[in-house]
Amino acid sequence: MIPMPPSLLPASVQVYLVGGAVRDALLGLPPGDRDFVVVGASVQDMLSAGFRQVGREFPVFLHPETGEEYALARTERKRGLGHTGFVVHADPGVTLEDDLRRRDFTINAIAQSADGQLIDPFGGLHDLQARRLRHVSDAFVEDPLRVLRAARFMAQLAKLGFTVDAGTLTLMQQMAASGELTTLTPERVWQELAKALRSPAPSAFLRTLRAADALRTVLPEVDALYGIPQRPEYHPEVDTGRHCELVCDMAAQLAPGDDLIGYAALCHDLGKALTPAAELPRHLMHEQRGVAPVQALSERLKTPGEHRTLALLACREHLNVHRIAELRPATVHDLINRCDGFRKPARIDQLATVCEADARGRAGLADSPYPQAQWLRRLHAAALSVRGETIAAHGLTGPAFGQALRQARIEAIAAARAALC
Ligand SMILES: Nc1ccn([C@@H]2O[C@H](COP(=O)(O)OP(=O)(O)OP(=O)(O)O)[C@@H](O)[C@H]2O)c(=O)n1
Ligand SMILES: [Mg+2]
Repeated sequence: MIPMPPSLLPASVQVYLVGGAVRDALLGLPPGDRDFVVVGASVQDMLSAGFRQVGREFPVFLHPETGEEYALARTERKRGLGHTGFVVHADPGVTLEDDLRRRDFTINAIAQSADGQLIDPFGGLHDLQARRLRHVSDAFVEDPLRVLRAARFMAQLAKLGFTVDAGTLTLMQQMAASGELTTLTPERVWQELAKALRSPAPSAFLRTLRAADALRTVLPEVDALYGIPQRPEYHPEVDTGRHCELVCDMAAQLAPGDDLIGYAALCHDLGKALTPAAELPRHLMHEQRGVAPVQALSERLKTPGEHRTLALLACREHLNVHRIAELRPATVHDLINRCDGFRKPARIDQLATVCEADARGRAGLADSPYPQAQWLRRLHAAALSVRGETIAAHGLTGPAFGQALRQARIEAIAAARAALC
């Protein structure tokens, strides 16, 4: 049983833990946010007990001490298009079962009472055991965000053996075909994508959306990679979409929970979808061709600036990193500089990780060594160790100072490179 906080509410009111906290505890996963449902209380009861109302459309409150979310049991009816077009009904007569019925998946519709009993009217425990993501009722289709949530839960749970129930997938396909996914705001799409990228199997997010025929609406630039061949000598998986999946999963393995690395991994090869058919399966210039789709995707989703920047760098520079052993010290210096790696040292470490995910995100090559990552980090460290003060001490200023600093850094890279060979 998950311990419950003491109730501040009258004895006639019941408080239940619901949703992700119950699901994750039953799966043995680390606890996240806790969400509570309150049955038999009015808005006034909540305010009198010191809760603070936060929901504009929904009767949601924050606990005065813990800050955790408490929502009055409610029903919802679809009113208009999109994710927010609902009429909400909450009064002390709404039952726990009514509230659980409006929820997305059976594994999210299990409640725990204050004394530790599980209330499971829709077979969520059975579906947890069967490792099945299944909708609670046909009202599932009323919220298009649920297509993305299904895909995101698969990213989080696929490694535990979860699959999407066939009937649920059919509903997801209908929702995608209805065009309603286009009503989702960029913020919601990004939120679910970022959660998927922080999960153990981001590839399951892409595969689930593709199975629902939703990927071409949600991430058209990524969808376009499927069916594009690569040279089998370099890419035994051949299909570029498959490569993208493998790279995202490898990024999740190398940098668990890091959506910055994950997003750059997702974007690094978007240019391959734009290779002229006559040139396939070669992809000359895909680093340059990738810039436009990476920019378009990042702007549409309104990703954080840091995500866009790293994704663009990974897109442009990944081939340079792969062949770092062949680059002259001055070229390595300029690569680091293009990444702003002297002012933002973390960039280089991140780029090295994305490039390693790219190399090892190929069929059968997951365990192959990638010494280039260590090279890049070592050469960067050597260049960083050059002290500007020593150069300034020689009386140099302005462009002469810049020239001397660049030269000293190139020499440091050359020395470190010689030590690595
Ligand atoms: N579009 C949505 C959003 C939420 N819920 C319900 O509200 C609960 C809480 O939502 P949220 O915190 O977004 O998801 P969790 O399942 O708790 O997952 P997470 O671990 O990401 O918090 C869900 O479990 C689900 O019962 C839903 O049915 N439909
Ligand atoms: Mg939650």
